[in-house]
Amino acid sequence: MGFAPDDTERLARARADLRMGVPVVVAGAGVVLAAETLQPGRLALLRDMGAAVAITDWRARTLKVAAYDGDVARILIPTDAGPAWVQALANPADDLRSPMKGPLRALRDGSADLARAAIALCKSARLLPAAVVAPLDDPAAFAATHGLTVIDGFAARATDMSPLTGVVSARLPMSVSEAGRLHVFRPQDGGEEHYAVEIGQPDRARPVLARLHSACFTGDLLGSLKCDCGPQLRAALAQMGAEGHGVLLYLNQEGRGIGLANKMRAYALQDQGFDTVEANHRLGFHDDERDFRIGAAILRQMGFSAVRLLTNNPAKILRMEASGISVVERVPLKVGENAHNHAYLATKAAKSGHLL
Ligand SMILES: Nc1nc2c(ncn2[C@@H]2O[C@H](COP(=O)(O)OP(=O)(O)OP(=O)(O)O)[C@@H](O)[C@H]2O)c(=O)[nH]1
Ligand SMILES: [Zn+2]
Repeated sequence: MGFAPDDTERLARARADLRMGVPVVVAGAGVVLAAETLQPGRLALLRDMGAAVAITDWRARTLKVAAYDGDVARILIPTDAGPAWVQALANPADDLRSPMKGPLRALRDGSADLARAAIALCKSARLLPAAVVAPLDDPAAFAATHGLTVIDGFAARATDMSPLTGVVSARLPMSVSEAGRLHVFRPQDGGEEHYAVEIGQPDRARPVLARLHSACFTGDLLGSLKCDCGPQLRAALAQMGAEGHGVLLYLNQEGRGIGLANKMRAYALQDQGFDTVEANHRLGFHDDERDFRIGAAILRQMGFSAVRLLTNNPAKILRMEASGISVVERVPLKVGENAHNHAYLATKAAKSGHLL
């Protein structure tokens, strides 16, 4: 291991660059700018290089433009288009107010690999999944000239889970149990850390009462009535305290993995009448962008191999089993329903397989 950053480390730099509006070069392919953080000068430079806007098939469906590449679409940028034109393609906030964005010309020829790498990077940077992409004859020379981060396209598109390192744990007396302990786990790719709240001394040889809780800033901290996360967090910890042992994983996967800013965009779309699944799709995301392999990896690293899982979400059970964690029992966690989140919970049951 020399001083030079490896592929994973360069990806972490690239995420930060895109969040700042700095271009990133994909080796052997071209240059990428995140649509959400576009700056006029940099767009003009790329537009003259035959740039296109890369969006997901979900966003293409909303814009009623063909996704000839299947999972992504590449929309040619008109010579007079500025950042507002690109951002209107990426952000559905104004779709209803200004529905006509066309005519939009989707590219059919050439490779979509640069577009796929760009969208994967934007998603991992918790940005809208849309980017300006321009092919380059000599990406390495372009990057050297402009001092830009170069990433490997395969690494950017990879769906591998970053290995996690247990960084520290310490005793944490809590109202639900004085025998609390908090563990911090750090992914090697520089992404968000995740936590495990261990209550008591659960026997690693027996199934542990467990909860995979996805971070929800609005629900967990602010008492939001728009979801059931806060009551679920408190009920899960209370049950573990009452039983004397358990482990709650607090996974930093806000917004079903799209990040808080995009979740609030989804909330704004829900105020326009779309449901929680439609809102994710209009933003260009899948219904659920979370990677539950992370939860399974943390449980394994803590020495657990079987759980009694507090959840109403069968997908979590399937992913635990697929990742080598045996779910011996599903423990229902129906709490916190109210007039504000009834439709949200009903949509998750109707469209995402949740158990009422
Ligand atoms: N994108 C999006 N995310 C939401 C919305 N409402 C809540 N969330 C997120 O959904 C996740 C809910 O987490 P969980 O309650 O652990 O997941 P779940 O899939 O509902 O499964 P169980 O609660 O285990 O039954 C959190 O990351 C919230 O931030 C929404 O309207 N849109
Ligand atoms: Zn929530």
